[in-house]
Amino acid sequence: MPTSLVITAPDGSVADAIVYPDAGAFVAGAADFVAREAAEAIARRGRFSIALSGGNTPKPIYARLAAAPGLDWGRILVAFGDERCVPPDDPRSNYGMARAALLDHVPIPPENVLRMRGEDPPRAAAAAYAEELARALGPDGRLDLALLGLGDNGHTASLFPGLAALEETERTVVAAYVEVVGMWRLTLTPPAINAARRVAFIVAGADKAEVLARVLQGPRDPEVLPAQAIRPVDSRALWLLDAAAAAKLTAA
Ligand SMILES: O=C1O[C@H](COP(=O)(O)O)[C@@H](O)[C@H](O)[C@H]1O
Repeated sequence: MPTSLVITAPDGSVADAIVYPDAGAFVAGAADFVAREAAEAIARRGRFSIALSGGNTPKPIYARLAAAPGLDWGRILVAFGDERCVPPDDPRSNYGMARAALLDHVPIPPENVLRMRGEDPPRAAAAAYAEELARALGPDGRLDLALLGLGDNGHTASLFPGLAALEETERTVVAAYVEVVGMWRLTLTPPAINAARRVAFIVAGADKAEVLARVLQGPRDPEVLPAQAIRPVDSRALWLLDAAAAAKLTAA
């Protein structure tokens, strides 16, 4: 059975967490969560917009989501939280991963998939994506769900420690050269993510336990731990965790 937690950081900010007992339950729980959010948004507003996270954690979740029954993919808009500046068929591409695990297996109209163009000059690609996203999201410009990961250095999306993107207040998408990974990245900015109706992190594995405890229960320093820059404007962030990742959280 999953366990629900309410986590209060030292600065008083509050987040919700659901801890699944093992990796299988985590994958099933996260996929069910996304499917439920989609069905609810479609019932309420006629469509569902999501920014997908990249990396390795989401792969099995996307594969499971691809098999979720009853989702109206014609009413789902898929965007991305970040992209590596590589062509879409490069093994490092977040779009490529999402396509292989999810998008190639569901009846989503191609025009409902907003890909960050990692193969284009980074700054131009970021500006073009900001326009495309704004057009697709319409007047309120809000995603229904921003799905995020957590790197073992505290990064989320491609908001890495020390990046100027962490201070961004206007733009929704930026390009940044990230020294630690030696490449350009495109990323949604904190204001774009925080405006989402729902923000959910998916974090699994013992190698994330220490950083997770620092992000959720340590002193606030988003320059060092960019995931702490994520403070949804009108909801509490939800953290979907497996027991291994949650192992260093301390009980309230
Ligand atoms: O580089 C990235 O890493 C983070 C974390 O990935 P994970 O596989 O450790 O969960 C991911 O959220 C981001 O989208 C990706 O580009």
